[in-house]
Amino acid sequence: MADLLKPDLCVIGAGSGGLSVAAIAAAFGVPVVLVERDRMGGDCLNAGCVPSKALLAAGHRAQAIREAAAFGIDVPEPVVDFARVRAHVRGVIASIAPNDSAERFTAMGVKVIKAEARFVDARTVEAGDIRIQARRFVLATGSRPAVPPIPGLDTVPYLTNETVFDLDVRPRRLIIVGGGPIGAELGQAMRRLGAEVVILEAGRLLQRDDPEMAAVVGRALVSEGVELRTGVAIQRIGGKAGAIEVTLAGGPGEAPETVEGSHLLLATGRSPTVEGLGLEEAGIAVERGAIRVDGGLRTSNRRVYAVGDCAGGGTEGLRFTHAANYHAGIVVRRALFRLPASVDNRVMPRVTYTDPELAAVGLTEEEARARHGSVRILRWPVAENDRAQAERRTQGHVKVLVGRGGRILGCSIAAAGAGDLIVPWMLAMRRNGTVSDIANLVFPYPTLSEISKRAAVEDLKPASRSGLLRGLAGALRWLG
Ligand SMILES: Cc1cc2nc3c(=O)[nH]c(=O)nc-3n(C[C@H](O)[C@H](O)[C@H](O)COP(=O)(O)OP(=O)(O)OC[C@H]3O[C@@H](n4cnc5c(N)ncnc54)[C@H](O)[C@@H]3O)c2cc1C
Ligand SMILES: NC(=O)c1ccc[n+]([C@@H]2O[C@H](COP(=O)([O-])OP(=O)(O)OC[C@H]3O[C@@H](n4cnc5c(N)ncnc54)[C@H](O)[C@@H]3O)[C@@H](O)[C@H]2O)c1
Repeated sequence: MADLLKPDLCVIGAGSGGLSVAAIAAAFGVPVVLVERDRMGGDCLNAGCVPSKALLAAGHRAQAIREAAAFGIDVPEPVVDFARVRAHVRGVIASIAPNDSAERFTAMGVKVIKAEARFVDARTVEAGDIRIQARRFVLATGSRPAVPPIPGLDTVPYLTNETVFDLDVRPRRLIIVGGGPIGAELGQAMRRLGAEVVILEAGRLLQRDDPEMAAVVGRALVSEGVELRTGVAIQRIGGKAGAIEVTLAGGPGEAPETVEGSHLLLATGRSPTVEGLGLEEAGIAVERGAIRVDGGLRTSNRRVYAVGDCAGGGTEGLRFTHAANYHAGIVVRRALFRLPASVDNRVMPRVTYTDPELAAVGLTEEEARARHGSVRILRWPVAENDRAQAERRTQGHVKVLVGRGGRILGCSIAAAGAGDLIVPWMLAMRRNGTVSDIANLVFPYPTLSEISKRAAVEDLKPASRSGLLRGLAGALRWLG
């Protein structure tokens, strides 16, 4: 006979979203059961954000050594020991893992069950030999790599984010299919660590971003030797381990072309994890491959919510750890405190951690023009910033989209540390602020953050050319 648990809350999946829900609920003394079938911490800790940023950090270090001569420091080309790079990546995961561990959550009062969970009916989940009938359930089952139907793909070994961080030998030549955030970040990391890298992208690099801003990252990748092939059509994949061949369709009247590589990495998007969960038995609808949710993240079963990568409802394209954490707060407010809370993605930041980083919040130029008609655009180049010159990190610019009354509609920054530089713009937008809110702030000198102020001050330039104001200044000068 299976054990029966009757907690207030049962969370399925211990990744970013599930852990946040469980931690917040437990902090309020709510009885919580958390079910995880694999590793605590989910994708972000084990095969996503953390290892990718650790690998990028190793690549950035190698690149900094290569660029040292410009500072008057001569060093030979760095020697990369890939097994030790992997050990560094594992070490970073290991140092963060205790925060997400079953021990820590058990100490918080959460009952952690290691098993695969599935609904057996609308109000019961089975996890191993335990049955759970909770007042509310939260699905936080994440996503997995989407595998495109390319002929021949099933005949060759390929890497995904789930396996690429386990490599202990540097790929000689890495073919990456997909030029989204994963392709761009891992492409740059691998190139900086000494691999030849070719990115094959059907559309353009970082398609979800403003093309003008994505182009800054594209130029940086190309300047470092990444072969960036956009607008390609992959016909088939063949060859064998160590000698992969990707055949690209030629243009009109052109013969197909073969791209050769030692390794193949798929970075072609993510599919929400919805299989094997007994969703049908529980009356939980799936829409466009994700769990259908309303604005408050409730599924078609009123006892069940969905957060993070597995949730649909317009959250596609915003599959981030910080989005999953944000969802967690909404679900706790709704499910436990019955407060009205709903998802508002207007100020959800999007950051790609290449060098330069690309950060954005709000609308892109295309979206702003479609919604608001006339839009003012403010730009400021990083190269005009004193600190950037001192550090020799002058790539990129700020682009701000301004609507009526100076309202900030969107901001995008391509620069070193752009993910941090975007925060004041987020705060201003969250408060329905205007560009003057940024222009009137005193920024510390010399910091890169001043590029935001300089972009915002551009909005005041028309006033400095106004005949009336110039006349007034002249008259006051005359008065002594
Ligand atoms: C290479 C890469 C780099 C990334 N970098 C960033 C970044 O820099 N910044 C950022 O914000 N985001 C980044 N992301 C995205 C981020 O990792 C995800 O958005 C985030 O992990 C989503 O959290 P989640 O809780 O929805 O899912 P996950 O973290 O995937 O957790 C889901 C968990 O549910 C478990 N599970 C699934 N089904 C069941 C079941 N039936 N029973 C029990 N357990 C189950 C899984 O085992 C898993 O542990 C990156 C992703 C990748 C792949
Ligand atoms: N810094 C971050 O926050 C970060 C980093 C990595 C991943 N992520 C998350 O993970 C998600 C997945 O990242 P991703 O880069 O895999 O997905 P993505 O959907 O952003 O990009 C996938 C790319 O692959 C291309 N593609 C698909 N099939 C192809 C084919 N057959 N041939 C050539 N190109 C093809 C698409 O055109 C697209 O540009 C992101 O959307 C994001 O939510 C976030």
